[in-house]
Amino acid sequence: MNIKIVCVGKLKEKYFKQGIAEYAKRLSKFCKFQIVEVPDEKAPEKLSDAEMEKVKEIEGERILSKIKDKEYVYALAILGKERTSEKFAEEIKDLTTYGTSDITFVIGGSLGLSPAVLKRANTQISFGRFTMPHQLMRLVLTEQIYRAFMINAGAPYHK
Ligand SMILES: C[S@@+](CC[C@H](N)C(=O)[O-])C[C@H]1O[C@@H](n2cnc3c(N)ncnc32)[C@H](O)[C@@H]1O
Repeated sequence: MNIKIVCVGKLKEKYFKQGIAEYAKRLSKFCKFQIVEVPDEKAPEKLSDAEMEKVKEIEGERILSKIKDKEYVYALAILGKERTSEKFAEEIKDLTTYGTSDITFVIGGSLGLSPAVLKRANTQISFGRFTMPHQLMRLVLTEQIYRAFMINAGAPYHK
């Protein structure tokens, strides 16, 4: 099973890096886990709507260049579909049972994901209606993927 997170921009803060490294280490016993960063596009404070769409489009093209046809894609989107951890774990189990061995998660940059990326996604997943910084989202997502594997393994982690 290959799990990949494609995200925009470099992870800067040490505390995020440490948290993600810990869950990545734990995940390694369940899957091949990798994080692929694509460069962010400069987005000054004052951009017109059209300029913001352009930034998302360019970042979106970079994201899409990292995704192969066979990959099942979850786009992280505030307005996507919310799940419980148990439901998410069940989805991962079902995907693997029915032959999907490449699951990819996509996290947008500071302006979000382009329409093209949302269109490519097989599903959109929301972690609630709050807007989270993309770096924090990476950490939260990594923990939830680990949680899903632990739930599916029947291990005493999830309460
Ligand atoms: C700072 S947010 C972008 C905010 C932008 N206004 C939007 O609506 O997407 C950066 C990225 O983090 C992810 N994200 C942030 N909060 C989220 C949430 N509550 N649920 C799912 N994804 C979230 C999304 O992939 C988003 O593109």
